[in-house]
Amino acid sequence: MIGYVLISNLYVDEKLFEFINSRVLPGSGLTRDKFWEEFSELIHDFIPRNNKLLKERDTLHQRINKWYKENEGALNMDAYQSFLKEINYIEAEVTDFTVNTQGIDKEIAIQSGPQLVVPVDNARYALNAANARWGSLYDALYGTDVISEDEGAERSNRYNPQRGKRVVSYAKQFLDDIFPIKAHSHTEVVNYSIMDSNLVMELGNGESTMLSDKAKFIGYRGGRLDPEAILLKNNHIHVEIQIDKQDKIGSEDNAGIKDILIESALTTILDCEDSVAAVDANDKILVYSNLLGLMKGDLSTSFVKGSQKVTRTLQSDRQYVSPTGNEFTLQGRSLMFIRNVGHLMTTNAILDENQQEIPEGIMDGVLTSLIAKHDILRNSNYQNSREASIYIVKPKMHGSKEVAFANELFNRIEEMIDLDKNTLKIGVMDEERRTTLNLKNCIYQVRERIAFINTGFLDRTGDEIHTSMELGPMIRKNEMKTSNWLQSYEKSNVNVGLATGLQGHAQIGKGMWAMPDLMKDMLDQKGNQLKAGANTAWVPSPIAATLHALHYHQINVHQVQRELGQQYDDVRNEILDVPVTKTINWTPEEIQQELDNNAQGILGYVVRWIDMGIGCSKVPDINNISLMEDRATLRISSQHIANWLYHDICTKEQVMETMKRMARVVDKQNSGDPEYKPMSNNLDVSIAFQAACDLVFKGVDQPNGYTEPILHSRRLEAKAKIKH
Ligand SMILES: CC(=O)SCCNC(=O)CCNC(=O)[C@H](O)C(C)(C)COP(=O)(O)OP(=O)(O)OC[C@H]1O[C@@H](n2cnc3c(N)ncnc32)[C@H](O)[C@@H]1OP(=O)(O)O
Ligand SMILES: O=CC(=O)O
Ligand SMILES: [Mg+2]
Repeated sequence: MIGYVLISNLYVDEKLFEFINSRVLPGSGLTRDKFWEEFSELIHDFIPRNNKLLKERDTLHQRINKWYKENEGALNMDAYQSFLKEINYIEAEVTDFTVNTQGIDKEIAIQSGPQLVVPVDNARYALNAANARWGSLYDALYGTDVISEDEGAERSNRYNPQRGKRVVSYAKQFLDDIFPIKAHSHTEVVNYSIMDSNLVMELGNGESTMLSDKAKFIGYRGGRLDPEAILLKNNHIHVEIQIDKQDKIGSEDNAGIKDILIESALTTILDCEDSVAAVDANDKILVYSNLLGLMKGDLSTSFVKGSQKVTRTLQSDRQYVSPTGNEFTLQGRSLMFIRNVGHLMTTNAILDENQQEIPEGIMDGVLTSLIAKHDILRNSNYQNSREASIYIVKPKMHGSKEVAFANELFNRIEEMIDLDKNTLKIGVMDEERRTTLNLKNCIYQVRERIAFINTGFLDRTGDEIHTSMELGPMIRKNEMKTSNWLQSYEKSNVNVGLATGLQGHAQIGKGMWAMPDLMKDMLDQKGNQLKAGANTAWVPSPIAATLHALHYHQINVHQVQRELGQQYDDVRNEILDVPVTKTINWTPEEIQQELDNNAQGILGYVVRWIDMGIGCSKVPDINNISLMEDRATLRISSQHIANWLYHDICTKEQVMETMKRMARVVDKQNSGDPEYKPMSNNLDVSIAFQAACDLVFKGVDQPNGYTEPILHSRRLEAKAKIKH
């Protein structure tokens, strides 16, 4: 096989082989021969089981399709549930238990805060994400729509003092709300200093005062009489007031405050899955080498921003002195998790002895664990897990057998690469219907290593549509967000998480804010995820992390979880309330609008995936609101059109006309990008356009409605075309 090395019954891409031998294995405590031999054994042992689980997904889907066909009309819930139990789609529930994960970092066990997700194939973004533990509140407010632009407060290229004033007033109101001064305001403070272990604030009227809750002052940097930083703590998370009377902003402020730093992304998910486009060994090497750089602490990237060359590396920890004079540090970086791919896809980076691709999830499991072992061995100047744990998020698992499979894979990886048992922690995405319905059983399978559950409501919506494709036409995409099944799924996830004792052991997480430019709306709405019991929730950018962190100061999640823990509602019937429309009464305009919106999103995302290899993009919808699109949102849009086509809500011709018209719209949106290749004047040869059409017209037949089989094969085709 040209381009492959034959070793221990495996054909390994020669560049991947070289990368692992020369960059990953040295310093890992493993020898080359033993590694390849045992990796091969592991792969061969796990492939048949992986395949069997995938087959079971298909069998269940066929049986559900058949049942829907035989039971037309309104769903009889009792009959439906009995059937789902009979085929073991709804599993017999395990008896009550609580999880016992040990060696969990405090960002998970004690603190609550935002979780940032980042495509790890982009080193500039990945480093930025790792460093997003601390973010400037002034920058986050100034640069976003949280501060309105009326009355001369517009965002412009030059600093707008009017806008700056609003930023400062917003930020000081936050200080007053969370760190109040009795009967006074931080706006009145002209000097902060430390006296007798207390933070003393001198006011403009000459009086001196202290925080209402003195214990919230926990440290400083600089002199006691002229500190450069004041460290405050609330709900286990931190805020740093930065003082510099010479600074451009500080010199304008009564107390010399130049910024307020917010402890922001407590955790970050380095994503190897739905936000990256990794289809071959070269792509996987980029993913793995960025991960390695983050785990060994030597990742660095240079780029030009504005007119300046910037070199980005990992941030150091932050130094402080306690009120009583003891030095201490706080973690300067986000605690990093790694999201592996799921059980579905195979990779051509490694082939078995029959030259068949091996499951990508198995390769990810072994190689990302091996890479993260460098952190456990402290081969980095920057420690990630102080508890010597490796956090792996496992997406798109269906039901408890698939979770048990992941658990056994993790056991075997630990043995193989010499890690203590349960070093590998698992984050279980609750994003497939079979996992939602059997979440307790799923958690049971990983009760010694679970570090999070998370409602990936985007994938979950795609699965909802695909699973019940036969039943009828789905409600409109935007209505899904408020539908019964989705609300109940969110509720049930928290119920089960609390009942199985995740508090103090694992996060109960909620999903992504997918409108990266609408930060005011995020501030207004995303606190509701905490009120619903989550102690972390996903954000798309560092700025969103800083703003979302404010919610964790306003809402005491521990208390919310304690209160919710007393209640347990059985919402299974509601979860099974499939979102098919009760009556078809959409106007032709509404149908066209739905198609336009979905088609625009699909094409806007897919064209960058296929032609440029970009796995996560900001794409405008038909109302010109930029949306974060990744493979999960693509799964929804493509399954939605496929469902409407299947049920004759629209015709094939209408969808094709829509796709062609939207291709022109997307081309226009990208016309400023010199790298962009227009689709509309080349529809017959545009691989991106073909991929988008396949996703829709072949959507009914895609396994669980997933987009990766078509995306991968079309991207490989596009890459081959570029090469020749
Ligand atoms: C359903 C699911 O699975 S959700 C999980 C998958 N989704 C994700 O991971 C979303 C991650 N987010 C992103 O990829 C990006 O934010 C996008 C694609 C949505 C928008 O990207 P852009 O259009 O480039 O954003 P924008 O121009 O507003 O901001 C760019 C700046 O923000 C930073 N940034 C944006 N997103 C991130 C991020 N997730 N992590 C770190 N930095 C980020 C960039 O580094 C850049 O700053 P720099 O110039 O200092 O390097
Ligand atoms: O992975 C997240 C999702 O919503 O899907
Ligand atoms: Mg997902």
